[in-house]
Amino acid sequence: MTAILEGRNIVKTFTTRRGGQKHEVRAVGDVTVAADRGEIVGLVGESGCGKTTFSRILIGIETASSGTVLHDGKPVATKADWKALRRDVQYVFQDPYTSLCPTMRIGEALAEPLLVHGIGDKSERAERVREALSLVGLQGFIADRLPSQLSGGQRQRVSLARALMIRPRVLICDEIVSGLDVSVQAQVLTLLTELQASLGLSLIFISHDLRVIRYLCDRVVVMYRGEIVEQGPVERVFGAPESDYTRGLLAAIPDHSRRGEPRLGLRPAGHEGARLA
Ligand SMILES: Nc1ncnc2c1ncn2[C@@H]1O[C@H](COP(=O)(O)OP(=O)(O)OP(=O)(O)O)[C@@H](O)[C@H]1O
Repeated sequence: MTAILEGRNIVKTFTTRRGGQKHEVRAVGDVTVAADRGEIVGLVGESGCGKTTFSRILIGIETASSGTVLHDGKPVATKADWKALRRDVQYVFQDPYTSLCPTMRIGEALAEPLLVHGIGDKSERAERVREALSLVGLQGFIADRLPSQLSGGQRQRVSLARALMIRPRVLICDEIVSGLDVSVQAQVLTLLTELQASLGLSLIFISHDLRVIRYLCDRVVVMYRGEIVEQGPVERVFGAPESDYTRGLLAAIPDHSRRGEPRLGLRPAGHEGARLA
């Protein structure tokens, strides 16, 4: 099967300046991840391991130092290719406060992607806004509200609705539940699984929380310091992890861990030796 979206051999190096000195940060080093139609792929790893940078490269928010993004198996090279990709792949950000304009009513925020892509007239757009709100379990009157008048869970539902406005085939979700209370997290995750199944979406789901990955994903990619240390079906990776780093991450889940065991700050096999830090 041809993957809908793939980042192949992606490398990203940032150059920063500190005290007049140039520093190179290799945020992503030769990472390949692909999502098939209807597949939910989890990207997991500690903060700073390169998950966000990799996923931003997939949608062209960030440019790779080397490597290729493929859309339906074809390299994304021209402006027109990127435009087609952005019509098909939408990004949902961690913090709906920053992704929703504070002065724009929800209805306008939802209609905006349709305007940008030149879809529908005014009444069609209003209809699509009503449909999208209902799809994410929100009532129509929410369209007249400002983001500040909604709860965190409602705002994240609006962000999902906004991402779905142009009917993409792929959603990239970057830590979308990490800012929410546990009970609200569960509601948003349930909604996401329902939407994924009913719309046949592919998801690339970024999280540092293995419990969320286990609940949601078909396949998981474990990253450490910009590289993939392990990947495979969720049951296999959780049931019989191959790398010490993954074993360490699993041990750090409260249910798995023994009292007094070190939590994160682990080193994977094949890097500086497999050991608990
Ligand atoms: N614009 C930038 N300039 C310089 N360094 C950057 C930039 N963006 C990211 N980095 C660095 O690249 C590395 C990977 O960061 P990235 O945000 O992709 O990781 P992450 O796994 O998504 O972490 P988090 O979960 O905290 O967002 C980090 O060392 C980070 O400091």
